[in-house]
Amino acid sequence: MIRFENVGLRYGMGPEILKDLSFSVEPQSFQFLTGPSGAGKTSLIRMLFMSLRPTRGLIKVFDRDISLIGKNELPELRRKIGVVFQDFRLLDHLTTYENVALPLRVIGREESDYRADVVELLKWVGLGERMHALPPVLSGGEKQRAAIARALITRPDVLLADEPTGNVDPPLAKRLLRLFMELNKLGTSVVIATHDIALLEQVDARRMVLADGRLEIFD
Ligand SMILES: Nc1ncnc2c1ncn2[C@@H]1O[C@H](COP(=O)(O)OP(=O)(O)OP(=O)(O)O)[C@@H](O)[C@H]1O
Repeated sequence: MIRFENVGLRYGMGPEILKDLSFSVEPQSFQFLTGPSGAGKTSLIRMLFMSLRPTRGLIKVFDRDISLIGKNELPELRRKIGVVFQDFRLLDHLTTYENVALPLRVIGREESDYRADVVELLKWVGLGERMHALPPVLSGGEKQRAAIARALITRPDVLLADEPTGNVDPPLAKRLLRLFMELNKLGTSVVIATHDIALLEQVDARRMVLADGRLEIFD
């Protein structure tokens, strides 16, 4: 589904922060990406989402070599990937409901068709009462849950989440993890970058550990 071969990354003239990464994200798989702060988790998530190009090596996403993909083709490919960024990236002029519904609107679905699904997901993540609020008045944890709901609503082929439980308390983190696992059961490959040990201990999933620029995988 996604394949990295000998991928290296450096920013500008700096040192290589990721070295010789070779791994695959298989269909329907579930994995945690972990490692100390600054190890390169966010950079790796950005490469998986094709928003950052490697400085060397090969990345294939849905069997396409990303170095050969034109900018005009990227949105279409990215539609199959749900992503939760650390800074949420919600649109401030749209309500929580509208933010979550946006990916469905973009693909031309009718509101009458998806409204109930969006409301149900918002309730599941505990935002039932906040669906008409604009992002600037949401708390950090609420924004995070809105970003998660937006990433899940299309049931993407791959879900990438960067510290998705960083702003919520342990019971809510557990609930969100359940949501990721449900999505995984429905067929989505899930990659969760986290250094939340409690979260890691709750699932016996594959672990991808970054340290000193290298990736070690524990299946
Ligand atoms: N745009 C950038 N320009 C230059 N250096 C960068 C840039 N983004 C990240 N870095 C550097 O690359 C390294 C990896 O950063 P990254 O954010 O990927 O790590 P991380 O594992 O996600 O960290 P954290 O857990 O603290 O979020 C760090 O040394 C960081 O300073």
